[in-house]
Amino acid sequence: MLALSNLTVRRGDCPVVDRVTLTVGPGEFVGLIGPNGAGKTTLLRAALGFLAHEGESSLARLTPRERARAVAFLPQAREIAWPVDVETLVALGRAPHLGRAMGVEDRAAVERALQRMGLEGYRARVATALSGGEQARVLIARALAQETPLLLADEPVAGLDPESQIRAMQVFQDLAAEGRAVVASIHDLGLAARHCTRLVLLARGQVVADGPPAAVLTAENMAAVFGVRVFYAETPEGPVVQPLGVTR
Ligand SMILES: Nc1ncnc2c1ncn2[C@@H]1O[C@H](COP(=O)(O)OP(=O)(O)OP(=O)(O)O)[C@@H](O)[C@H]1O
Repeated sequence: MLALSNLTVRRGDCPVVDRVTLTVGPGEFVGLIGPNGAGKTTLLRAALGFLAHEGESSLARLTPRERARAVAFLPQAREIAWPVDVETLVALGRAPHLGRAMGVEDRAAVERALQRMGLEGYRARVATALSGGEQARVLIARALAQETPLLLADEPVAGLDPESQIRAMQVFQDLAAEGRAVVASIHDLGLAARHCTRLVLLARGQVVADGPPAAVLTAENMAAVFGVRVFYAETPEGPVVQPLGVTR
């Protein structure tokens, strides 16, 4: 669903994404983790073909319409420009599939997205009059309504309350379980460990670890890349990860 080969993005002389090679297949929920400035946003945008790059991305080769049917993108900035109602905003996710007007299947996709995000009661609300976290959930719903095989999301759960964070992570897990794929940048290591099938750890634009959460969230990686000491325990409810202190 996504194949990156030696993807490199330079800012001036400096590579901020540096020879990233990565393949993501059906059933994977990949958490892209790494410190501020590691290159997560740049990697996602270059993978989509939005930024000049060296190397290859399978998505960058597609025409805009093909790409909009292959991948939904949830950017970090959550800007809602127009005071439209929630249902109308979520329906914009159907744009890549539309003929002349919304059909039965488009309306069903909008309903599924509203339901997945628990937004049925919000459909008539003016999107710009919602709280920041509510707007974030609406924008996730718009991306879900696109019903693409792949979802790329840049910090989708930042700013959400704990229940909404867990619910959103469960939605992404469900998409993966249904045979789609999700790649999401995420700063909350606990959520990433518990919900992602795989973590990719980025440092200075390079992939320094890639694998199951337990194999990536090692004490050595956490100290070397994030500069933190981390408590890690396997519990009956999954891994628990808590940064405890700084190491440098
Ligand atoms: N338009 C730009 N011009 C120059 N440098 C940029 C530009 N955009 C990003 N950078 C630099 O590229 C590096 C990677 O930035 P990026 O936004 O991809 O990091 P990130 O991992 O998403 O960080 P964060 O966790 O803070 O969102 C940073 O050093 C940043 O300063």
